[in-house]
Amino acid sequence: MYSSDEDEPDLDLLALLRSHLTLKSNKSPKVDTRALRDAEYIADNAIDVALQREHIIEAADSIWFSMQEKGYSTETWSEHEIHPKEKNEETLNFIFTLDLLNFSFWSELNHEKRFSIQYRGKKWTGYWSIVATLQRALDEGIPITSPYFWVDEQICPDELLRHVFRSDSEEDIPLLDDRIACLREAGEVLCKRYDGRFAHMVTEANESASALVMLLAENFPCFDDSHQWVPSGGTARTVHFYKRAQILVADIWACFNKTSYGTFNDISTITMFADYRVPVILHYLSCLRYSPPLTSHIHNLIPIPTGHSFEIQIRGCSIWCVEMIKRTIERRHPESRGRINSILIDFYLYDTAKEMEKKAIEREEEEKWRNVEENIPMGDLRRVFGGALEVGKKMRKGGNWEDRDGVEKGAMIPHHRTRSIWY
Ligand SMILES: Nc1nc2c(c(CN[C@H]3C=C[C@H](O)[C@@H]3O)cn2[C@@H]2O[C@H](COP(=O)(O)O)[C@@H](O)[C@H]2O)c(=O)[nH]1
Repeated sequence: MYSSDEDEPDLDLLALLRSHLTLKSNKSPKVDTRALRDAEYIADNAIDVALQREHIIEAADSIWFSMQEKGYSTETWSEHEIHPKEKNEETLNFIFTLDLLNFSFWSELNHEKRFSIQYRGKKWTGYWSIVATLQRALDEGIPITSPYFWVDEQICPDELLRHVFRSDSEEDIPLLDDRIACLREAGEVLCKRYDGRFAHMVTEANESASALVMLLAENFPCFDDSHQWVPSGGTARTVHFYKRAQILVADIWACFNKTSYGTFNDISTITMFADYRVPVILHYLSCLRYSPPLTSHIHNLIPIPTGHSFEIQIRGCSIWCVEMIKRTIERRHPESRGRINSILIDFYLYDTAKEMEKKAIEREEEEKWRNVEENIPMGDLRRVFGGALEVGKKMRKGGNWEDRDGVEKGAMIPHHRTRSIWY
């Protein structure tokens, strides 16, 4: 702080230090969603799910190379056929509504019979059925993305909502009453506290992805994806996954391509979205291994009640696994830094799972996919995951946990069956 003259302070240096310190103290405190910390805790204490370091390394390389090859980026989001193409406040409302309802599409029925929507000449199932439902309603002039509409039971009675969610197949949408309750609850909050405009909440978050996740969890009970978990031999602790809140922020970030409502200065704090689809891929890649009791539970398609320790371990370990994949990519491929995060890895894995499912259905192997998600054509998987697959194969032959799983070579474990509004 002193220049060459011992008594004379270096005023330039002092000014620089002061401005640096002032800037620092003016920064708004960082918000921590706790999702990542809780995931690490779960991974450290889980007894039914384990991460496999060597396979994570293989998967990291494959995923990174494959993403590069495909030019996978935030722009991929809008390229999906029925995702919105415009970028305005109405689009933001669309995404809010979408992620309010983005849960539990799985069915025990086959592709023909399960809940589906016919839209623009195609049949949409799973996540895409909810996108199609909203698009279809808007085309019909129903303001399904408006909070003022959701709260007005005169103009928006349950009957009308049942019409909005009507099925084009044998099965109705799962958890319809819960979906209606989510719309009504969110409408109340937005109309009372935010002038009916979700955009105001986004502004309040001040370009912080974590702050927006916490605003969602604190304002809307139906976004507060927190659970009690008692690790084996330990004491109860509340763990947070915030799957729908985080995927909502991620969808905004990707749809608006990091600009406008999609500008966030801490997007890397968002974790993987702990659902029932991505863990299947992580398990297939041998990045995750399941204990014999959990494997047999899943193979026998036995439902897992929401909040059960099996479910918490699958979700927490999936989040930590994707975090490990991300860190491995950053370490092994320094050029990826600032270009990769858990959102992009998650989206990539989800999209890949859907691509594989589509091919399996096209090959009329859907029955197999649905029941045990087995026999996905090896060519497809090899192209997508390259090296990781070879290692997975060796593992399965090698005879440790995979053998105890009873998972046959090239087979996929089914998704776990938990019915809830959380994912
Ligand atoms: N982890 C993760 N889970 C995701 C998604 C998405 C859709 N995201 C779109 C947006 C950008 C991406 O590029 C995707 O195009 C839905 N889900 C969850 O999956 C389940 C439904 O599965 P299925 O029945 O097979 O469609 C259900 O829990 C649903 O909430 C994702 O991205 N990541």
